[in-house]
Amino acid sequence: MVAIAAFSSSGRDKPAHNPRLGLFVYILASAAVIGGFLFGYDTSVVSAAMLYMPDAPGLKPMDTVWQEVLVSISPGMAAVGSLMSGTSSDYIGRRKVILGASAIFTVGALVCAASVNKIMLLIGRILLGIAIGFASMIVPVYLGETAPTHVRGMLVSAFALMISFGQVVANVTGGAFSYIDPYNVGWRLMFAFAAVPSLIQFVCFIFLPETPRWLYENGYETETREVLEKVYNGDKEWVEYEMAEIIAFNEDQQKENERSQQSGPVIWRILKTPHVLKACFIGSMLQAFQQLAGINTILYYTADIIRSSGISNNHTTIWISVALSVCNFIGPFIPMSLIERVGRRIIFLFSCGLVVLSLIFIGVAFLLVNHDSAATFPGSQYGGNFNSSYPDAKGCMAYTNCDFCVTTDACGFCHDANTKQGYCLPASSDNPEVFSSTGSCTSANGSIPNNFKWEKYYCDTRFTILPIIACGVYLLTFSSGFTSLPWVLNSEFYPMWARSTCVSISTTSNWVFNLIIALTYLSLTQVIGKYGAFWLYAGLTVIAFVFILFLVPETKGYSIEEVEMLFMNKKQRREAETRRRETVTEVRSRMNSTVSFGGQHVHKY
Ligand SMILES: O[C@H]1[C@H](O)[C@@H](O)[C@H](O)[C@@H](O)[C@H]1O
Repeated sequence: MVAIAAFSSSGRDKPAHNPRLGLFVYILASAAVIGGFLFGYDTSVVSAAMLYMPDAPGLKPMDTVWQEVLVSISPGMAAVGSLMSGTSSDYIGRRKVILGASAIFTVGALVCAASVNKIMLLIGRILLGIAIGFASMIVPVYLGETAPTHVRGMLVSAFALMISFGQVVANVTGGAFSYIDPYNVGWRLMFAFAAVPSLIQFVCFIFLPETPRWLYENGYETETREVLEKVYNGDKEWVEYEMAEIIAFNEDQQKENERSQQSGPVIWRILKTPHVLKACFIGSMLQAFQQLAGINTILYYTADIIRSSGISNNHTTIWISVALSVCNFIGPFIPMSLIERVGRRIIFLFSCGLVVLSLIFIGVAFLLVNHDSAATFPGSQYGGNFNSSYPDAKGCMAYTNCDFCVTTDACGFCHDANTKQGYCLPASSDNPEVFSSTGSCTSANGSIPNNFKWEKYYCDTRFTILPIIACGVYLLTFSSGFTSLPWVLNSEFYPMWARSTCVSISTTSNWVFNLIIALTYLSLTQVIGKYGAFWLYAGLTVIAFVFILFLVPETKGYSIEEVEMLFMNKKQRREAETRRRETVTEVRSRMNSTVSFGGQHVHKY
């Protein structure tokens, strides 16, 4: 870990008092964090909608490939969207990208809601994906560049809090709309609902300003000052200080570019600037680790975990999901309220350590369920009514207990209601939740003969409820730091010229790992069991802990222009400081001789 004394770019002393926040900052932050809400809402609502869409008129038949495509196309397109948003936000500005994201989101939500067939739904999901990709990259940048230093971490944490809030609301609306003709109307309302906040964000951003840093960088000095006046609530001392910081930093960068004859695409410059490359690597790894801790496995498969504890009613499943997502929503209040007092590192390390413990707990819970679940009969006892030539019959028969059996989509457990011991059989293709396709749980005159019972998802054990409790604990610990910190740190790590490109790279890393984890979870559970999967995530999170401990600097209290220095080695820092001092002297003399800085910068915005 590195630590530097706060170094002001302009050489001015930071005002001794904190600026008083005015209504403007609250309006601006509230409108921006709607982007987080849309991100959370969209990633979660699809699970509730998916309970009904496969049987909805116009959409059925919907096989599992279609279902998987419709669910994962949004995170996939979000990865593309976040990658594209870096360059566009440099060219057209942060504000216009937010406007674009909310407009695309509104259209995407309405297209999904009005879908008359699968293709139309797919187009809607693609639009939603692109929009949340844009929003997830640009909102933290927008807040980071606009917020006063002393509340920057808190405001970007509010963005992460809103992701979790969006997920809770998605579950609640999913539950509520599932009572309104869910196959025809309910699932449409679930999508349409999101068009309202996105429209509100769009309207707000017609009136909200561009970030002061982008404005100055692009030659709008008067407008920069106007925005700072509003952000700092007319506090002259702070406005002058921030203005001087932005100017000095900007000039310093220009000088540095001239000196090193840097030109060409930003990505090329990043590759040739070791400390920025290092920051970008660390930022991207933090986003990857966030996903490798398995958060979205828990969120996407909540319904399966609940079902495997014996709850078969869709409504009850949705309401328990709501309770779990509330655990995910409570946690982010901790970083939001403490981040500016105790700093980023402590909160991050604390949450990361607790996540390791709760992942181990989830693994133990699944292991106990597995060990306590009833054994299957040996193959020789499968009996005359079992035909091993049925699809999946041999594969299912190979499982040794109920838990292994029901974890596999194609199989279910047919057991003697008294002894609990049973057969692992392939599920019927017409009615998988009710019958097996062959063996003792096939339908005979519409019901299962003898004393047998068919369970597609559930094993009766003494520990069946434990995984749900463990998931609740995990969500609380994860959301008390891991949810927010990768977003906060990435909004602070980079110098202006590299910020949007690096944030877009790290955000893409978040989405790509999100997709990898979601797509591999089921196969992973087949190979190493559910407990194995969570212990693997625990192992990866231990690596994350060590990574944070040794490589992530504390950014609390540094202005966004200063943070870059934390990634430099001693020599680079000395050079940068000398260069900045020279710039400071120039800027100071100009500040003493002129009222406005850099008169050539006055442009119409
Ligand atoms: O920070 C967020 C948050 O933790 C969400 O719950 C999760 O779905 C996202 O993938 C993550 O980036």
